[in-house]
Amino acid sequence: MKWEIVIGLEIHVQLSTQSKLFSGASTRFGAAPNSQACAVDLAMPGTLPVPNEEAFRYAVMFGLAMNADIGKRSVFERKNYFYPDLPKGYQTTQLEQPIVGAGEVEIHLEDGSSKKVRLHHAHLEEDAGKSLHEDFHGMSGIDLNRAGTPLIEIVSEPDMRSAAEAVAYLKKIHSIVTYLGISDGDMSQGSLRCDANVSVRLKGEEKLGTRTELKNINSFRFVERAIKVEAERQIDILEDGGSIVQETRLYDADKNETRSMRSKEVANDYRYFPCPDLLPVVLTDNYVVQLRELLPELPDAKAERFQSEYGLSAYDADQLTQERASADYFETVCKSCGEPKLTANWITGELAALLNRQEISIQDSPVSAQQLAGLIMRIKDNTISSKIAKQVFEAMAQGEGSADEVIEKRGLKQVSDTGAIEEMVEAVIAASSVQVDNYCKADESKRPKMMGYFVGQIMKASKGQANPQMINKILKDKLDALL
Ligand SMILES: Nc1ncnc2c1ncn2[C@@H]1O[C@H](COP(=O)(O)OP(=O)(O)OP(=O)(O)O)[C@@H](O)[C@H]1O
Ligand SMILES: [Mg+2]
Ligand SMILES: [Mg+2]
Repeated sequence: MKWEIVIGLEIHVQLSTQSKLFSGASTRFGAAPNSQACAVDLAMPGTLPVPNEEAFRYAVMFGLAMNADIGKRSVFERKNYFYPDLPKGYQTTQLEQPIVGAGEVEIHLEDGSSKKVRLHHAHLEEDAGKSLHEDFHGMSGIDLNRAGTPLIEIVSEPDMRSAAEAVAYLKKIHSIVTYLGISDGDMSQGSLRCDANVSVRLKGEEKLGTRTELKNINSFRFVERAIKVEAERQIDILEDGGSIVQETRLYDADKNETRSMRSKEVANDYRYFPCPDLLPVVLTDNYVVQLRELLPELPDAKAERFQSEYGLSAYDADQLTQERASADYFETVCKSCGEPKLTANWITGELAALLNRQEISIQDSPVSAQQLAGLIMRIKDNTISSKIAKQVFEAMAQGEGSADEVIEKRGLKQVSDTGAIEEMVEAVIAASSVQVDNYCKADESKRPKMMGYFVGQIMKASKGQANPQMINKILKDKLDALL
């Protein structure tokens, strides 16, 4: 392909503070419409904004996690526009002096490679309300509960070169904000949403192409698809000799296409000016130093520790640390069963498949960390084979109790009793005279392979529960005695 795709993301993250950025109204999700908007959020005359300290703390924590410059003096501006869900007529945001400056973050791609994505800046701002287009007597409804909710807008440099890189970056930001506990990161509730800026240029070209901006995409899968179709659209236009119009577009997931919303030139006149109601916010060095000390272990550091402490592969370590909850789950299982590799395999294999099928997250897993540890211990001490373990796992997922309870109730214990296995071996030998004949006549070098038939029959007879090492040994002795 001679075209190169260039992507920069603006990500809006809703901070999980109790109250709003400039008022005491609650930010709780799902309350009755307009029950959580106070006079400040409605911009009633005579009201004044009071900054919420927690929101600043969260924004600084994010900046530190991104190795970014912290804006020791940040200033709020008014971004003026008219829209029914914006009763103030302006959004309070930061433009010239944001709280978080330039930084960078490493992203990990599926093929095992990594790359750095630069952060342009991140700023604090308030969210707007929501227009509801269900039928309210032929009119739209407005819910102002969200008005004034604190957001950080995280603006990347145009450093990504494929839809997959954009998704990896978005996942990394998701993982960082949830590790820090500054947002619940719930994309279905709009706590994390993204605008994707997309342009294309001929490979080797230095100058960036004209970008379009795909607004408010709220899932990893849609980000990937939206960028792909938009890049294809732009390439088609350019190959036909046309040119790209800089505009805001909407991604329609049902039709898998992007549509023009508004052109940027006319819309982009916000008449920013410093908010006269808010003083610049000045942070002391000490405040920033203290916050840095309180940062939790972040995904990259955790992934490195998982490799050195548990001997996991880079791939497994990366998979297990993307979400803090799965990293915690892994460590709980590991501490109680002492088998890091088996634990990693079970979590990224059977458990991940189960959660995927049921479309739930690991916090809601029907198999608890204690249950999985119990299962792994029974594999380790040879009570059950790995094959039977999958049955036990499914039963635990159905709510049948601990591994020991399932093994007991369903009689799944591996048979390691010499007498019992000898009986099964003898029965199979007696019923397989042709195969025994062939075995005895065959060249010695061919015999080990020929044992497979007998092992299969014995396993079948034992419903998969006979200890495979013991079968092999007893079978070989008995067959060789017939030579
Ligand atoms: N030619 C380009 N191709 C792809 N991405 C680009 C290009 N030029 C800029 N970008 C990206 O577009 C984003 C611009 O975001 P920014 O918030 O600075 O401005 P905006 O979109 O004009 O304003 P607003 O916040 O009002 O949407 C950045 O992430 C930047 O990396
Ligand atoms: Mg922006
Ligand atoms: Mg933008």
